[in-house]
Amino acid sequence: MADARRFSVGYALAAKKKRSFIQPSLVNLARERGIDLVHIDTGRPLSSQGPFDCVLHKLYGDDWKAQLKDYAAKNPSVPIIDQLDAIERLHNRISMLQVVSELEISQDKETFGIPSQVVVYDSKALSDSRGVGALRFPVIAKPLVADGSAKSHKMSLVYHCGELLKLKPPLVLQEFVNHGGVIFKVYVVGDYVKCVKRRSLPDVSPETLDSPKRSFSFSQVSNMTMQDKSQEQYDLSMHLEDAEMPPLSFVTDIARGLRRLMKLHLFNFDVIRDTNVGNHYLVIDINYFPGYAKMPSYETVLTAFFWEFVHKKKEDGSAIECESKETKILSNDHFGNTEELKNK
Ligand SMILES: O=P(O)(O)O[C@@H]1[C@@H](OP(=O)(O)O)[C@H](OP(=O)(O)O)[C@H](O)[C@H](OP(=O)(O)O)[C@H]1OP(=O)(O)O
Ligand SMILES: Nc1ncnc2c1ncn2[C@@H]1O[C@H](COP(=O)(O)OP(=O)(O)O)[C@@H](O)[C@H]1O
Ligand SMILES: [Mg+2]
Ligand SMILES: [Mg+2]
Repeated sequence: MADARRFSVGYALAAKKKRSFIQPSLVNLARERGIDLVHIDTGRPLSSQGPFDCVLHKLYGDDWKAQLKDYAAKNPSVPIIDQLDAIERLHNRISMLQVVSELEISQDKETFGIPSQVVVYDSKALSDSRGVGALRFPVIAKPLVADGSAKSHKMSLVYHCGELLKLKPPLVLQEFVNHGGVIFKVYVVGDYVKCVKRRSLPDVSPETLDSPKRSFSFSQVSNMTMQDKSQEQYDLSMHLEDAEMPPLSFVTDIARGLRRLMKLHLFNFDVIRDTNVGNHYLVIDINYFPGYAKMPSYETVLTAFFWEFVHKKKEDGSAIECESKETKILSNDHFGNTEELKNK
């Protein structure tokens, strides 16, 4: 029988995020299932808004943090998706990947890890070969801070150590791993896990390393929109369509492990497959509350997640911990089909 009680999910998102995520298709589906998605006005005190059954947020900055802390103290029974300190681990590209090394998952046919990397805090260290000596070139230089700014996505692929002097710390130098130009993005929404393919940087050959071109900069390559024709050509030359997906059970184990250790419900991670090894995968990036609208059936998945969240709260009357007591209500397969399952 339909549940007559309505639930309110307050969301605090940047204007760009609101435009991409709060689509009419999501709002309408959630509404049909008794969930109202309500905009939080960050210009007014959060505590004066609501009432909410849960709060969803992705905002950077101290003002928002203070507002949320005040709200949480005054409304301990309202769950916040997700906790600030858990999200903050992902704002630093070193602490972000440390958690991958802490995963305890039996590695059988497929293995995983992170690329070799060093953190560089000042320019002096860039001229000191002891600091970067252990790394093999090419390397990718990534800003240490991942705070959602355009700057935090600006990377350089560096072929020769002399080029490092041009870079501005603090940054992470990470070994570039040839991976056939295809990246796997694994989206996590609570218990739900979905892996999709995206284009990435092409492999670097030994000849390229000897070329006069010594480095180049790029930004958000997997989201890059090229002219339609060149995009198609690029995808064809990279065999994006043919690229074999990693086993779903393998990425799901990593996703579940990360979720438990990070205490986060909403994130994705980028994985590449080392072409030299074949069955070795590297996690290179973890993002809080990524672009879910690009995920197949995102409306169904997110609505089911909100539904479960607010109903769990209703049952025991308290804020929810990360671990779900119920079985998952959604399952997915390799081809993007979402299937609703009954709670066992
Ligand atoms: O904008 P979108 O849809 O491309 O989503 C971005 C994500 O793309 P993805 O879903 O992984 O393809 C993107 O992922 P990548 O870092 O590009 O792997 C980030 O999560 C980005 O957030 P922020 O700039 O780091 O705060 C996300 O940006 P916001 O939507 O949160 O601004
Ligand atoms: N170690 C690596 N080896 C090969 N390619 C990489 C590596 N790290 C990043 N990349 C490429 O650079 C892109 C951006 O790096 P990423 O760490 O995901 O930063 P962002 O947070 O901006 O997405 C990736 O999507 C991938 O194409
Ligand atoms: Mg990424
Ligand atoms: Mg990222």
